[in-house]
Amino acid sequence: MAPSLSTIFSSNTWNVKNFVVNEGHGVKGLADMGIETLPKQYIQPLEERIYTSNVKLAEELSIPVIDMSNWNDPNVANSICNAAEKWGFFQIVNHGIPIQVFENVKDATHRFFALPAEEKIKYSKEYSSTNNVRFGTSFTPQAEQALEWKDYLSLFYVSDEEAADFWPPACRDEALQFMKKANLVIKRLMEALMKGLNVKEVDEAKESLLMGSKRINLNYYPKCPNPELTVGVGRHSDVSTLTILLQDNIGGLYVRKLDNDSTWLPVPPINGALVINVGDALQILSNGRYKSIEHRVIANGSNNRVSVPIFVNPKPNDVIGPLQEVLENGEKPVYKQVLYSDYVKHFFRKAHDGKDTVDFAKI
Ligand SMILES: COc1cc(/C=C/C(=O)SCCNC(=O)CCNC(=O)[C@H](O)C(C)(C)COP(=O)(O)OP(=O)(O)OC[C@H]2O[C@@H](n3cnc4c(N)ncnc43)[C@H](O)[C@@H]2OP(=O)(O)O)ccc1O
Ligand SMILES: O=C(O)CCC(=O)C(=O)O
Ligand SMILES: [Fe+2]
Repeated sequence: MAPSLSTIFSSNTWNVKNFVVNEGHGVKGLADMGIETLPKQYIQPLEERIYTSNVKLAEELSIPVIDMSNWNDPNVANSICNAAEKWGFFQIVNHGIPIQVFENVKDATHRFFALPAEEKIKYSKEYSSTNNVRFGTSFTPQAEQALEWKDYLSLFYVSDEEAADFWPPACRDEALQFMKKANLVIKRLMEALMKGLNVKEVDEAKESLLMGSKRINLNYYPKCPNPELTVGVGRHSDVSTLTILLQDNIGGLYVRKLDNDSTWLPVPPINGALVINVGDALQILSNGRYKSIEHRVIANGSNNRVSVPIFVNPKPNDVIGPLQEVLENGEKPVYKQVLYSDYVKHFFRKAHDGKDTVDFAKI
């Protein structure tokens, strides 16, 4: 049970990190207690906050929005490749996934995080009966100087049977439904992106390399006291090939502008849209042609926010490096061959540190 505010503030020994991380209350537990001041463990160094003098927020600009209704029109594929090269991020509309699927998975996210701590902690790294289901908070609390204002549930898809046995009933069906409905969109996006790399056919082997494993995260960002002092998610790029992100209507995701290091663009919520971004694995496979761009999420002082990314990945045992088709024209490889699970482990063992993860694969 959460201690009362008066108990906490009269005690010098209360350990915030223990309450949030080890006891499974998460930041939602802190927010639910009605704290009015951000605990010091969440105060980010000035350079990591978005409201500082070295960051320009270009609220008037944004990433491309691509209409997928005329899928067979070559202009659609061109727009996708162009966005992946020049922005690394874009939104898609008229993609064919019913809006009810989005509403269901957002509701399910709220339902899971509304569970008491003693229920949610059953899915934490310490107590979960499988490595494929993980409830957690922040990103890597054991490695971070300052924590991030976010709780998450991460679900690695193995099979429907495995999901039925291990995924939390509060959100299992809705998360699976979103993943399944997204599959066709993911395939279409990959086909377009591969054409742009001179890969004529996405055969079984390519399909497995590009989308052989999938992970869905349910992210919960509670309303935060002093949001300007912390972050929801710190600067990072995803380690996926592609990420398909559903966000609610609150906003707060910012993306670094490719040609201007200090400028960050908002990703405004569009009803029914999905946000698509290139991850490090696709940057490596495309030898740097498609860009995995740094992004971050601000904390919000007025509202709770949820988002649901599907990370599309190679299989853990795949070796990734620049595709042969990309190097056929004599282009020099920029990245070496790396075991994908080594790459992901490297990402998960340190705090968010912007684009530095991809240096792991640089020649
Ligand atoms: C959470 O906040 C986030 C998350 C993200 C995620 C962005 C992505 O792009 S996720 C896509 C990741 N790719 C895959 O899942 C691909 C396939 N999976 C694998 O290769 C492996 O399953 C593995 C992820 C490497 C885990 O391998 P395993 O052999 O089981 O190794 P472990 O010892 O269990 O884990 C290694 C290390 O990573 C930590 N970790 C593992 N999974 C997660 C997870 N889902 N969330 C957080 N951390 C995870 C684990 O704790 C281990 O660390 P230790 O210090 O304990 O050794 C983007 C932004 C965010 O804010
Ligand atoms: O919540 C968001 O909008 C983005 C989250 C994100 O970047 C991630 O989970 O990798
Ligand atoms: Fe991300």
